[in-house]
Formats: sequence, C-alpha cells, structure tokens
Amino acid sequence: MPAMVVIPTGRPTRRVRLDKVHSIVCNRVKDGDEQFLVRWKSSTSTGKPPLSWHAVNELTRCLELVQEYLETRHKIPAFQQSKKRKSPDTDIEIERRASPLDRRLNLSSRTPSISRSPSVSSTASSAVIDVYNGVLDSEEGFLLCRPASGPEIPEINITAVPTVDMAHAARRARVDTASILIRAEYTRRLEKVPGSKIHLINTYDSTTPSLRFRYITDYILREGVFKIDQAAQVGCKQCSPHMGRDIGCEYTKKCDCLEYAAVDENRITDPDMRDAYNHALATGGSTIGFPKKFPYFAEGAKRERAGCLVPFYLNSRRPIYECNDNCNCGPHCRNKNVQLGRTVELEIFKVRDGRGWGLRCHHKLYEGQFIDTYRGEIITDAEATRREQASSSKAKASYLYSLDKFAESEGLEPEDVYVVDGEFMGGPTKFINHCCEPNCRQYTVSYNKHDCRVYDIAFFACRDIEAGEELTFDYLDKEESEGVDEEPGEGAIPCLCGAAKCRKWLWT
Ligand SMILES: C[S@@+](CC[C@H](N)C(=O)[O-])C[C@H]1O[C@@H](n2cnc3c(N)ncnc32)[C@H](O)[C@@H]1O
Repeated sequence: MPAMVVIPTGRPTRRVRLDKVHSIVCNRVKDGDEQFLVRWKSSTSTGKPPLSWHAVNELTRCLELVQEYLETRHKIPAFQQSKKRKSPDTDIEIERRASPLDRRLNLSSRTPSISRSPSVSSTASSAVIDVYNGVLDSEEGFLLCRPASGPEIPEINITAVPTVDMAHAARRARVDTASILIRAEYTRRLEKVPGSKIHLINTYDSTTPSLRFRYITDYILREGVFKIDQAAQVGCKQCSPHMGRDIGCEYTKKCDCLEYAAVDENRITDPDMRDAYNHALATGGSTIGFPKKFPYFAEGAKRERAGCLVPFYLNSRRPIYECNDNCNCGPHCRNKNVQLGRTVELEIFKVRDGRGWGLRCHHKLYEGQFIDTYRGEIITDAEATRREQASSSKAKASYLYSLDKFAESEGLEPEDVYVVDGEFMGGPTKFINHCCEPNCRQYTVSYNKHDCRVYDIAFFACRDIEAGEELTFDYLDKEESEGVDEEPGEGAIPCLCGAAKCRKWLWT
C-alpha cells in the first residue's frame, strides 16, 4: 500500500497546532491564498522533517511563528540548488519569471505541482496542500503531520529549503492577510489587559509588536524567588477610614506604613522633637515617630493634582510606602494609588527613527501622575546572568531591572538581589524608550515595609506631558551625584533620543 497523505475534509476551518510546529520556513501566494510552509516538529532528528503548505487562516493558532518568520523573511537563507535539480516548488519558479503579479499568480495556480500526486484536494478549502516528507492527518479539527516515507511522498532535505527560487518568490509574495491577522490577534490581547484602554498605532509599516509577549498585571515569581505572603503583610493598625475627611491615613505620624518614609522636616516645630530628630540623623538612628511626608496630593489640591506624587518624592529617590489590604485605613485611603493599577489610556506606537516601538499617553498627563508599573518575571540574579549570556540580543539588558533599592540598607549581597525580566511577559511600560532628558521617572513603591526584595517599580510623569507626546525615562537612572561614564561599555547601544544633552549611548 502506498504511503498516504490524509487531508481532513468536512471541517470549515482546519487549524495547525502551535505545539506541533517547529517553524515556518517559507511563504508564497497560491490560488490567491497567502500560504506558509510549515516545518513540523519531528520526534526523530532527521534532515527530512515533515513539511506542508498552509493557508494563513489555518495558522491562527501559531501566528507568533508566522510573525517571527515574516520579520526575518528578507534575510531567509536560500540554498543553492544544482542546475539540474528541480525546485520542489516548480510553480514558484514560474511565479518568479512572469509578470505582472496577477499573471504570475494565475500561471502558478495553473501549473501542476510536482507534489500533487500524493496530495488530495480538500473540501474544506480550494487549496491543494503540498506535503513533503510526511503524512498529514486530522485530529479533532486540528491538523497534524507525522513523518513517513514511501515512494509516493516527495522528499526534501530541510537544508535545501527554501531554494533560491522559493526564497526569491517568498520575498516578493504579499503577506497582507497574515499582517492583518497578526495585528488583530495583538489587539485582541491588548483588549484583555485590565485598566484603561491600550491602543496599538502604526502609521509607518504593517508590523506588530511580538506576539511572543504575554501581558500580565502581576509579577510572576520564578524558581528561587520568594515574596512575603499578602496575608502576612503588616498593615497600619492605629489608622481608621474616618480620621477627619474619610480619606484614610492622613495623620502620617500614626500610620505604621509610613514608619520608614521620609521625615517631613517642616512639621518638626517643637524644639525637643527637633533635637531628637537631629540626634537621630547624626547617629543614623530610627526616625519612627516623627511626622512623615505623605506621598500623594490629597483631594483638596488642584483637581488635576489630586493623587499625583508630591514634589518631594518626585524629585528624590525616596521609596514610596503605600498602605495595603491589611491596613485599618479602608479602601479609600489616599495612600493607595499604584496598587490600584493604571488609569491612563496608553498608545503603543511605532517610532519612525529606528527605536522600534514606543509608548505615549492618549491624553494629557500632569506632573507626578502615576502611569503604570513595570511587570515581568522575577528571577534570581544567577538566572538573570544566565539569560543575559544566553541572549543573542544586546538589548536584553534593557528589559532586566534589579530590585536593589534596599540592598545596601538591608545588607543584601548582590547575588541575593532579585531581577525583573519584562522581555516576554509584562505590561505596556515595556515599550517606554530611553531619553537622556526624560519626561517620566521610575520609583520604588512598597506595600510591605518588611519585604526588602520584592516591591513595585512605578512610572510617574516628572513634568506635565501633552497628549500624544512619547513617554521616556532614563535607563541609567543614576543618582545626580553618581555621574556617568563617558566611554561606552561593551554592548552599549547608540542613543537616538535626540535630546540636547544626549549622552550618545543608552548605557555606558
Ligand atoms: C525596553 S525596550 C523599549 C521598547 C523598544 N523600543 C521596542 O520596540 O520593544 C529597549 C530597547 O529599545 C531601543 N531603544 C530605546 N530607547 C532608545 C534610544 N534612546 N536610542 C536607541 N534605541 C533605543 C533599544 O533597542 C533598547 O534595547
């Protein structure tokens, strides 16, 4: 019995399963359909893994692979074929010779494919599926391909795919439908992100940010990372929701959450208290019991300032301590802001000058306004080093954030510091580009003063920002006094921020 190629019938949509696909190796237009050559995963390592052509609407479950292929399509390696040998896709060869495009497509669809003999027309689609090195099968509406051999099955060595002709045709074939599907999938995912709407805007080309990225709203803790359980968080016990204006913790001397917050020196008017405070400063003693600076403007401030970070915190590096669910101050305490999540509408947009994608706000932002947090996987320092070394991208460092704010004060060794990796999982703030004169800044926000290893990194506007202006922050984020090296280090990326005081490198 000859080996079979089974094409499922009777199902309107056949979908290729992501977990079965190794990669996409080529594309073409056939019978008006944008098609992609799927390389299937094979249990045995073979130079001849199963391959088959699929219309893009069969690939909606593996669009990230289609996207990755399209991003490198212009540089797909073409393997030189011997003059005598025929391309496995003779029709593509014809596509290349003829012109204009429509004629090429018509011709190609009329030209018999050499692999037709083992393929069977599907009732589900007009397209004929060319299958190489394998047998195509259906399983509960999904397509699967398994390795097989036999005289009826055309064989191709994977190292010969794509051929020069295939690669040539692939580069010129239109991929509009694939681009639309990829964008629609990304937009669908954005719509699921909690909080105000996030738009995707690209007036520049047809690309979409990577579908490999997963939107998350909370950290994902990886192996070796421990966070103090929420139930064990210490809350403020002396406060109450009704301490005057029903806004929770307004007596900052009482609030246990603000125990370690910055002291409000202006409110130390009593001479004895001033002496005690000066003594604490001189000896590095505790500042518990002194009036503390409250981080956010209250409702009594100008309407647009309510909830914004006060200048003291905005211009300093002091951590912000917010109240938490175990506090007595109630849900409306004005010391709960970052933890309530993003309220501003954002736009991920394609930047025209080679910096990739960027982030901007759909409406005006006010100085001190909270934008969003940086999210990602929390990994150990060792894992961060491993990922950096394994990454082929020089840009990897720009997705890694050390949670080292309290390392010095708490005596943490560098290897005990956790790192947030936001490259493949995170939020829209992943798209904030660097600027040497930025309009945003990142701040440490803690909901649990006893956890010095896990806290939030929150972005706030450091000046008023007009609607549509790109949001940026300084990737170096050094203290004013630290200074910046002039010479670029290994892996430094030239800075394209265009600021008058540009340091020329993303980091040095
Ligand atoms: C955290 S990502 C920011 C989002 C990124 N533009 C994207 O498309 O995904 C950091 C990367 O963006 C690029 N980038 C950000 N700011 C830049 C700048 N000022 N100059 C050049 N490249 C920049 C660099 O490739 C950097 O590694």
